[in-house]
Amino acid sequence: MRLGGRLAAAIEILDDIDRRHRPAADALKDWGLSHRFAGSGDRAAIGNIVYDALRRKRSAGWLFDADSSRALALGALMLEWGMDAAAINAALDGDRFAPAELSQEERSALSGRTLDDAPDAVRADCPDWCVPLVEDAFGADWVGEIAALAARPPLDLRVNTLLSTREKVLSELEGTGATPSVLVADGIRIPPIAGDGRHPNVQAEPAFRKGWFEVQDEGSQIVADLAGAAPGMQVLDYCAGAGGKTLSMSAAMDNRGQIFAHDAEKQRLAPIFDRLRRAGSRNVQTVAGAAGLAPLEGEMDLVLVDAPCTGSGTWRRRPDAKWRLTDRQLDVRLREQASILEASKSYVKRGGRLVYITCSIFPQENQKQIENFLAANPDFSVGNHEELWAGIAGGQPGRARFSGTGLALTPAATGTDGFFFSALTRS
Ligand SMILES: C[S@@+](CC[C@H](N)C(=O)[O-])C[C@H]1O[C@@H](n2cnc3c(N)ncnc32)[C@H](O)[C@@H]1O
Repeated sequence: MRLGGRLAAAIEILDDIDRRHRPAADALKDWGLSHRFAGSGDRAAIGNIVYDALRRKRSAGWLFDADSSRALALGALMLEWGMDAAAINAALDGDRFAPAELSQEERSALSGRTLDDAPDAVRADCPDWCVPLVEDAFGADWVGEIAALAARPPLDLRVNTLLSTREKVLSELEGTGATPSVLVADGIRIPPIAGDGRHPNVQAEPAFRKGWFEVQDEGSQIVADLAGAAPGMQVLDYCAGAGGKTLSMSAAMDNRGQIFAHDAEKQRLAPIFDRLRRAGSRNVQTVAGAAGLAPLEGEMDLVLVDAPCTGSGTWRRRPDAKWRLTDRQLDVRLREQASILEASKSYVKRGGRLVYITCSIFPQENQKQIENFLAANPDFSVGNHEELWAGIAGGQPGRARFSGTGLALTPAATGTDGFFFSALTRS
């Protein structure tokens, strides 16, 4: 397919996402199933246009003074692919599968507008209702911080030190652009792709099948490291889900001690069994329901709460979620988080740690949850996050944003997804 056909497909998929309020990944998958002739390069390029259009939705809409799928897809080419109107029209010319070339009307809209004149929320590609929340989070830096959440993300890997080393994995991935991560000792980064490129399919690599590495955002690796799981500890991963943090901690514990992986929704744990086997993790057992948890009461050195959240820190990877999120959903998450913190605290032994993590940038889900928890639980106190940070990333470029109750990672500050981390000690 030429660019025109890819652009037409991207517009069709954006229409589908908009009309049916469905996740981008589902719409792309369905399109692929009904267009089997499209090769993997075409699918990757179409996916890039769709995701770029969703990341830069407000900027593209501003440039074209329209919010149609066509405007968003064309805007993506201009904002992220470095094409101007003339280059787009030249690429569409003579392609019978292409959408219409840019009209005179579209060209005059473009010539009269630049992003420099756009309102802050447009330049940041931020939903209006989130502006007060992100102003609260980042103060005067909010536009830059939220704009960084609209950029293409890198592909991050975590080397599984139970089975391999960073040097060995880097050598297996030679030619993919993989380099050592800056902020974590066992991380590898493949930079963001440009234009119609695509990241290598690392999960097809023999090294992946041998369990030498996992795909995990560097921010997620950092917060798992900061949790401080160490060999011999008793650890409860209270919201273990598919086990991303469980696997990190199992490697940090060198398979010694015990991790109890729990999730309120048992089926969420399903992928963990294969992942543990592949990774050679032998110190993890899953626990379900109150009966499984009861013996752990007051016994844990570390309870990790990787809480369900709005996911606003992952908007680079899931830009469609940004536009679907509502203040009602935020309220539901806030209630869940408060009740999970309350429910999980009793498993922490005296002197043990309760670690609270979200992949959200909103203070309500982060600092404010911890402030409320501390006010109601005077037997818990906040750890020294500057010291924890120095222990894993001291002296490295890219600095976390510290608050009285924890630290935050963001694309602008640390080059990672957005995360909040807070460690509390039980006296
Ligand atoms: C952010 S995800 C966990 C991601 C996982 N820790 C990882 O690193 O791959 C949050 C998880 O919390 C679970 N959850 C939601 N409510 C819960 C509750 N009341 N108690 C325990 N887990 C809960 C969800 O099912 C979901 O799997």
